[in-house]
Order: sequence, then C-alpha cells, then structure tokens
Amino acid sequence: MKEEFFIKRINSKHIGDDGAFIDGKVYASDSFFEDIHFKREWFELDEISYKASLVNLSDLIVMNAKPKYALIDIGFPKSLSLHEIKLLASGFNKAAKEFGYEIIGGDTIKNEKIAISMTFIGESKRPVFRKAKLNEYVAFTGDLGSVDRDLKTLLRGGKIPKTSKFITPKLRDEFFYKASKYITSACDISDGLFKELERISNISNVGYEFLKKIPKNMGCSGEEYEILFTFPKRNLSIISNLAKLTKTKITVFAVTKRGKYKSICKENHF
Ligand SMILES: Nc1ncnc2c1ncn2[C@@H]1O[C@H](COP(=O)(O)OP(=O)(O)OP(=O)(O)O)[C@@H](O)[C@H]1O
Ligand SMILES: Cc1ncc(C[n+]2csc(CCOP(=O)(O)O)c2C)c(N)n1
Ligand SMILES: [Mg+2]
Repeated sequence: MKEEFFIKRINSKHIGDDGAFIDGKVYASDSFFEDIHFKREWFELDEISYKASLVNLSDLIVMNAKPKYALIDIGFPKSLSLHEIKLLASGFNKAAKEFGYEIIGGDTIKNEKIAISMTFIGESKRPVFRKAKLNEYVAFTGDLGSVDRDLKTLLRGGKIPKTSKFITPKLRDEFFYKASKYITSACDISDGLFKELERISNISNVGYEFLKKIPKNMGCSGEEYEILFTFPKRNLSIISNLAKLTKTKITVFAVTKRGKYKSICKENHF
C-alpha cells in the first residue's frame, strides 16, 4: 500500500495514532476532498464544512482530548457565489460553537474542486492510544453498515435520507469522555471496523476471538466515525451503565488474544 509506504518513510516518533500526544496536547489533521470524500451534488455547502470538522473532531474524541483550536486550509473554485461561501463558513462556525473550540487561522486558495484540510489542537490529561492488552473485551459504538449502504446508493445515483450518518456522522463524545477512564485503547472507524481491528492488532500484537459474527457489510463499512475500543473485562458493567446513561448503543463482540488479525475488506486507500 503506497499510503503506508509513504508514512513509514517520514521520520517521526509521533506518527501512528489518531493524533499525536505531546506535553498534554493532541495534534490531529484530516482532509475532506471533493471527488475523494464527497461529490458536490450529495451535500449542501454548510454540510461539507460541518462534516470536514466532524471527521477531525472524531480523531480528538477517541484520544480523549477536548478540542481547543483549529486551523482551516481550504481551496474552492472562483465560481462559488458569496452566498455559497457564506454557507461554507457557517458549517465551520457551527461545529466550533457546538464543540467549544476556536478557529485560529488557516489558508485559502483558488482550486477547481473544494478541498479542505483541518488541523486541530486539543488537550488531554489522560490520552487513550491504540494499544490494547491481552484478554480484553472489544466493542464498538452504534450500528455499522448504513454508511457504506448509503454511499453505494449515492454512487448509483440514488437518494439517501438527510439524517444519514454519511452526511452527518454521529460522534460519541458524551459516552467516550465519560467512559475513557475505563477504556484501554480506542480508535475511530474511518476505514471500516475490520481495517481498524487490523491496525490495533499490529500496534498491540494481539489477535481476536470473536464472540459474535460480524457480517462483511458491517465490518467493511468505512466513514462510520463510530468508536472501536477495548477494555478490561471487569469494567463491563460500568461501561454498559455509561452507555445507557448517554443513550449510546455498544456491541461487545470479541476478546483480545495472542495472534495477528488481517482485514478481509477491499482497501480504500491506494
Ligand atoms: N502525509 C503525512 N505526513 C505525516 N504523517 C502522516 C501523513 N499522513 C498520515 N500520517 C500519520 O499517519 C498515521 C495514520 O494516519 P491515517 O490518516 O491513516 O489515520 P487516521 O487519520 O486515524 O485515519 P483516517 O485518515 O482514515 O481518518 C497518523 O499518525 C497520521 O498523523
Ligand atoms: C466520491 C466518494 N467516493 C468514495 C468514497 C468512500 N471513501 C472515501 S475515503 C474513505 C475512507 C476514509 O478515508 P480517509 O482515510 O481519507 O479519511 C471512503 C470509504 C467517498 N466518501 N466519496
Ligand atoms: Mg487521517
């Protein structure tokens, strides 16, 4: 995979998690590009900037970091009207207000397509990494599968509901910030559950014993922005209670074991 090949060649000890934790702060960056992550006709302009913000916030949340500052790098075509540009800006402002961070700068360029990269700086007293231990429960939040189904519908030219998680991911910040104390490792599900399980397997040197069969349409659905996490078995009841309290569905589906796990999904990246 050329993406992994490239990242391995960057000299840094901070690379490998959803964000880099340095001196109490978490730094994370993610892109949201037209024709890679979305087509113009699928989204309103304020939905584009809002989702670009959410996919970034997702990385901070799973590290148990509270967002403080954001930088926005954006390219858009000259043909956008002032009204459309206003809409783009409003999506960024809406997310900042909702999640309580400040936009502190960025860069704007002319480009044929809409291209957004955001960099976030958050704070965490107790960061959660992707490093699982042996004999822990493995769980995910929410329901998986709908995003891939909706994406396929859009790619076929069909329509999806406005409430689709593909348009607006449902972040699990309320649950995760409360439960993080009892959680050993976590990551967000951007490339599909199976791919994220493979990443945790590689980083933590663990395999999995499945307690429930996860069908491929759930395990390979990307851009879910649900959370995959592991925790000591003794924390099951407290985590279940926090899930109930925050009205967050969780599914405990595996136990970490010795071994290595490989995803069976087709790769999204090149
Ligand atoms: N161009 C790059 N230069 C330096 N580090 C990079 C680059 N691209 C990715 N990384 C680092 O590699 C690691 C994995 O990044 P990747 O983008 O695959 O994960 P992610 O952001 O969690 O997932 P996704 O982008 O699918 O939401 C992260 O630590 C990230 O900071
Ligand atoms: C037009 C269009 N074609 C395909 C897809 C599917 N897609 C793109 S990136 C990605 C995984 C996460 O990416 P990243 O790691 O870059 O965050 C997925 C599932 C889409 N959203 N839009
Ligand atoms: Mg990324």
